Formats: sequence, structure tokens, C-alpha cells
Amino acid sequence: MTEPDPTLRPEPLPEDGDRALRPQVLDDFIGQAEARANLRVFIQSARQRGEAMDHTLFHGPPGLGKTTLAQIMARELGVNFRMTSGPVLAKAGDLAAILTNLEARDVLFIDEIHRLNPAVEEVLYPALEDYELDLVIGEGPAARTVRIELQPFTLVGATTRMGLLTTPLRDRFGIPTRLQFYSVDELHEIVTRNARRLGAPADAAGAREIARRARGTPRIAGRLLRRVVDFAVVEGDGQITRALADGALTRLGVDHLGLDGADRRYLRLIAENYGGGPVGIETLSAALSESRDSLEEVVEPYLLQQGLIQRSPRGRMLARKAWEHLGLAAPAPRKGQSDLFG
Ligand SMILES: Nc1ncnc2c1ncn2[C@@H]1O[C@H](COP(=O)(O)OP(=O)(O)OP(=O)(O)O)[C@@H](O)[C@H]1O
Ligand SMILES: [Mg+2]
Repeated sequence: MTEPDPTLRPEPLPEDGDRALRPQVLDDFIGQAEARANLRVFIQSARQRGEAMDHTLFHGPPGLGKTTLAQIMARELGVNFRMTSGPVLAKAGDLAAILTNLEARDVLFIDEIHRLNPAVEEVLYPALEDYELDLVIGEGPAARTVRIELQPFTLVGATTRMGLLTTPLRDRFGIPTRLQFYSVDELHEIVTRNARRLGAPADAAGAREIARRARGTPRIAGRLLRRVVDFAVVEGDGQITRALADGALTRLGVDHLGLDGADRRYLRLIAENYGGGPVGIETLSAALSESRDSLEEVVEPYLLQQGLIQRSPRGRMLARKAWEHLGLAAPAPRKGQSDLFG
């Protein structure tokens, strides 16, 4: 028996305690139709040719299914799934140890790949291109480079921050795949299926209410569903109806657009302290005591997608829809701001 490798981490996310809800095969994966159709072709082709599938990069906001798709790929390819993450791979040797242990055509999943240490990234380049490792052994005048042949493998990278990937790394992925927010219909299907699995059936209107308020994100749909199930069990008859879902979600502070307290604090700050913007991200980050990264990765993508805010070179601005949502009057356009009157 070998020691468990500290650079290979188990799946850490709390909602994954309920693995039953994670789709296991491509056919059970709802949504991302385009990405799914393409992956199906690439997986089948790799299988038929008996080769490692090309390196794949999933990018997009948190909770849209990057890790899930990586696991599905390994299963459909019929190979091992090895998982690690950018920040965990501190030294080149950590990565080398993992790479040399891969079997032919295995999937190596590196989460948060934008956070790889540059020295580790250097080691990855030849591994990706030629399935080779160049390792420096020893120090000083005695140092020498040894070349190690690797088994052909598939790297699956995931990132919420495509813009932070270096160009050489990005260019080595043959299959870059952007994940999109889910439609209400897709989330509706996910919620209906998961409610049944959790033993608390949802009627159509109940499932739809949860889907509409899940910020286009299956992870959030799952989290909201679990809380609604709690209310259904304790305060209802175990069935999820629209009224029950609405009551539960409102008590959780999730409004009818799916915005939570953090989203509304963000919007209110721009409205009330900065006249609707533009205001810089650093200023918002300081005022909200939230890291810039979490604003950019977690809070803003959905607000942008919903047309509640706009990003300009001078900072963030509230859109009309946000003023309406907050129940506040938008200020009159300032001179020079409107094409019509300016
Ligand atoms: N298409 C889908 N159908 C049903 N459930 C899904 C789907 N996609 C994701 N999920 C569920 O949503 C949760 C989050 O998915 P996953 O962990 O794959 O997201 P992620 O993109 O890797 O997020 P992060 O960027 O935070 O790592 C999981 O519990 C998973 O089961
Ligand atoms: Mg993930």
C-alpha cells in the first residue's frame, strides 16, 4: 500500500456529501447542450482510436459543473480519474510524482488551474505536448537533467478565471469549453429529478420556483432545494409546492430574482453611496469587506448576465433593472451621458 498522496485532494465541497445527486454519465447531465454534444464526439473518437483524449479546459463561474464533467469524462473514457488543484501543487516534484504515476489515457483533473505556481507550470508544458518530463536532479555543478517518458494522458483543467491563465498554458488545451449559466427550464429539470431522489417530490410550480431563484447555477439549485426540503418536512407534508418553496426561500433571504443578501448589499452600495456608479472594484471590495476575487468570480457574473450591472473601464454601474429591483428611483442622466440629449 502506498501512502495517500497529499497533493491529490478528495472532493472538498460540502454539498458533495450527497454524491447521489451528482450526475454520473453524460446522458444524465442536464444542460450545456453544446458542450455536451461536442464532448460526446471527442470521447467516442478517443475511445475508437484507443488514444488519450485531447487536453480539455472548462471555464466559467463556480458551481456550473466543471468538476462533474471532468469526472464524467473519465468514466465515459473508461480510465482512472486523478484530482488535484493548482494551489496544492507547490513544487515541480509534486506534479512530477503525480504524472509519473498516471496510467495510459488517465484523466488528471487540475482544479483552479489559474493558481499554478509558474515553476510547476513549466514542468507541465512538455508533459502536455510530448508526454515527457524534464527533471533537474541534484544541485550546482552536479545538476543534470533527466528526461522521463510519461504515459499519454488527458489533462482536464478547470478555472473560474480564464483571464488569469497564461497564454502558453491556454494554448495547450485542444478543447477549451466555456460553461454557461443554466436556463430556468434546465434547472427545473434538475430540481425535479433531485427532489425525487431526496424523497420530497416537487410539483411543477414548486420546482420552477426553486429553479427561477437559483442564479442559473445547479450548485445553488441543490443548496436551495435541500433547505426547501427541510421546510417541507418540518412545516409541510413533505411535498414541495410553489407556496412552500416561496415561503422557504423568502425566509432564507433569496428574492424572486435569486439574489441573496450579499448581492443586494453590493447593488445597494453602488446605488446609495456612489449614485449608481461608475465605481471601481477595489473601492467596492474595501467597502463590502469582500475580496476582489470573490466579487469578480462569485457575485458579479450573475448580476452581469441578468443585466443588473454593467462593467465599464471606469468601473461598475447599475443598470435600470437594478434600480427597479431595489425599488429606488434612478438618478436623471447627467449631462454628457445621454446620446439623445447630450
Ligand atoms: N448539469 C447538471 N445536472 C445536475 N447537477 C449538476 C449539474 N452540473 C452540476 N451539478 C451539481 O452542482 C454541483 C456543483 O457542480 P460542480 O462541483 O461540478 O461545479 P464546478 O463548476 O466544479 O464548481 P467550482 O468552480 O466551484 O469548482 C454538484 O453538486 C453537482 O452535482
Ligand atoms: Mg469544481
